[in-house]
Amino acid sequence: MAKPVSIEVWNPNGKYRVISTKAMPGTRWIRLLTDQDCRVEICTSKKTILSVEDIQALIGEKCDGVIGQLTEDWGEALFSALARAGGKAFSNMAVGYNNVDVNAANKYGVAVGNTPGVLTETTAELAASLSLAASRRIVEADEFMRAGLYDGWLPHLFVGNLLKGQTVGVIGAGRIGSAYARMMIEGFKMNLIYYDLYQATRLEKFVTAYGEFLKANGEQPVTWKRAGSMEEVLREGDVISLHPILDKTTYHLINKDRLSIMKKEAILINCSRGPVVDEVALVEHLKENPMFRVGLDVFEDEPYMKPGLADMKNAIVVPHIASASKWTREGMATLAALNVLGKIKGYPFWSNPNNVEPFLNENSPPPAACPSIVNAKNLGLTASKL
Ligand SMILES: NC(=O)c1ccc[n+]([C@@H]2O[C@H](COP(=O)([O-])OP(=O)(O)OC[C@H]3O[C@@H](n4cnc5c(N)ncnc54)[C@H](O)[C@@H]3O)[C@@H](O)[C@H]2O)c1
Ligand SMILES: O=C(O)[C@H](O)CO
Repeated sequence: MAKPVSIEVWNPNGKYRVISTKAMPGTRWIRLLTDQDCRVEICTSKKTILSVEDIQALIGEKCDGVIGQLTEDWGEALFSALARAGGKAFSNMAVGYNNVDVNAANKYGVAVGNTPGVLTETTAELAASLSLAASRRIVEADEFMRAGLYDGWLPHLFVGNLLKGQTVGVIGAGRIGSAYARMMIEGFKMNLIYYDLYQATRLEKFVTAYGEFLKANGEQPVTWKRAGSMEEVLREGDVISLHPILDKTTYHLINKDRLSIMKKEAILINCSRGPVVDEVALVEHLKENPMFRVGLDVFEDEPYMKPGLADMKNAIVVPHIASASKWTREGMATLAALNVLGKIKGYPFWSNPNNVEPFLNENSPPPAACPSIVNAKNLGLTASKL
């Protein structure tokens, strides 16, 4: 058994014991819990990634719910420990929940929450930033400047790609993929090709309407195409951004063969999950194709990078910060806390996790519902009528 983990306690006499495995931004989430008779314990350990044993120690003998992080391994061991301690709810402070074994949670009757919606625009903005940084070689140019190498304007200095009129490819056109597509289309007048298991009707309508607007104003209209296969996107896209969930259908979705059909000067962006890309194959491809560029927010073996990646000038790498805006991170903390609180209080689950705004309004009390419970149906929970 691991040593007891250090904690900070809010509302020590609260009836329900809720644990957060990390300090989270803002204070609203703490207030929402303490106002509803929760004792909140926040882990203050300096370890970035807590082990299963650390979290078992935090759960202890009695625990009503846990707010956890995407770096933690929520499987059989933790859900059985939480259920034994009387726990009813766990929420990831993330929209992605590939670190959670939902079947194990179902087995122990524990509700699993996530935080959709509040991070859509923030994450799409980072994908757009990486797209721009890669196309205009901003990181390389910044390093060059700081190294004192700039000795005057030159016609060939850091020549990159113009986005206007090129094709943006999106794989996984859900909330974030669609928001990213809109930014690139409206901002840079790119044409769209996308691949998803489902039709992105709202996105298609947006591009059609924007194309008509441009035409009416004497400009070249933008176009869209729903690809019949992922390969079609990879062949045609100039900038391709990955936004699917991580599951067995998307593991190593970008591999050696698929990289080989992409344009030699294409840009690949990944703000989804690291294992969606075979990073070893990517490093080889970057070495062999110096004009091919990538912007990566996520990595296959986080927090590590595969050997060679850090040396590649044609790669921009940032440490999983796509959702890192203040408003989003505070909102994620709020949604995660309300998922746990709602289940403890026996509230229904919110029937539209694509619209979580009512939970984020600081000036009014949140709806009496759990904002997003991914296994609500498996557990037979009731949907909110609000
Ligand atoms: N880097 C970050 O900080 C960050 C931030 C937020 C989300 N994410 C990741 O982004 C993912 C997407 O988030 P979202 O809110 O847009 O989710 P979403 O559910 O709205 O979108 C995911 C889309 O992927 C599609 N999809 C699933 N399997 C597919 C497949 N095999 N091929 C093609 N498309 C497929 C789905 O149909 C859906 O449209 C999350 O699951 C998370 O892993 C990362
Ligand atoms: O899935 C998520 O929410 C991200 O990776 C963290 O913001």
